[in-house]
Amino acid sequence: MSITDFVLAVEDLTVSFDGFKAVDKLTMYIDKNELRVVIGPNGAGKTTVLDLICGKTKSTSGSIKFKNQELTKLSEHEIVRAGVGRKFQTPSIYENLSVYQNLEVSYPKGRGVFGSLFFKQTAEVENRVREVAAEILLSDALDMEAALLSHGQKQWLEIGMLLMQDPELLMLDEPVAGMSAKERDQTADLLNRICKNRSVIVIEHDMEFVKKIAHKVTVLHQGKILAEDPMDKVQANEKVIEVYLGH
Ligand SMILES: Nc1ncnc2c1ncn2[C@@H]1O[C@H](COP(=O)(O)OP(=O)(O)OP(=O)(O)O)[C@@H](O)[C@H]1O
Repeated sequence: MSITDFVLAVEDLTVSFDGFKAVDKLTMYIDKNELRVVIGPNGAGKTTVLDLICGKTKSTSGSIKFKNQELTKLSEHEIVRAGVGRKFQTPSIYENLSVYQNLEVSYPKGRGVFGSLFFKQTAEVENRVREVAAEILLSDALDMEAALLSHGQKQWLEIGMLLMQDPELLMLDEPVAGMSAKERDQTADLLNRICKNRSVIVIEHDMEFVKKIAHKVTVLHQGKILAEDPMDKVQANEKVIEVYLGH
């Protein structure tokens, strides 16, 4: 494929598990600063697509280019370092550490131009922790033990831990599951803010939430794209209503 301006270019991506194609010749392009939502019925292949992009699952064929770099050949670790962050459904925060410490340990080691000047590094990390804490609405909870946060705040903290790495592509699997209505609204605002500086892919079932955040929606069905359009068009699509929205 030729060089493109897309942050992510997925082409003809297929993975088969014992002959069953969970993702079947999928082609999808994500723009810079785009917030894309992926929806579809259970088993459509949504989580598998994120697993393939972050290297957790290896593709059978096809290509995944992130800023024109082929990801299918890289390890999970190398993909993180290339600038792809992934949040799973269950938060993996350190419950017995403070919010501050959770963010601090997520700062990438060996980054920055401070060389061996330890105090400079400390200041750089502290600035970043405070910046991220403000983004995730936890500025007032920096000293709190993470275990004491609400369910929603724990989800935000995990998003914050990913933001510490400043990924250019952030992928979130059902970020508002189990959240209160107010937390959902706050999460929508949060995602609308953070996609100003990066691309975001969200898997979500909550259509009210999807409406608030999606630039475009990709509907997956049996490992293939059934529709890819802005939300209002997707909601009026007969095929989408039949396999998903009508249920
Ligand atoms: N490692 C694996 N081995 C075998 N089958 C798998 C594997 N991972 C996923 N599958 C199958 O691939 C299909 C797609 O699963 P996937 O979890 O991606 O769907 P999903 O769209 O995320 O569904 P849900 O909304 O329920 O999370 C399912 O039939 C699943 O059982």
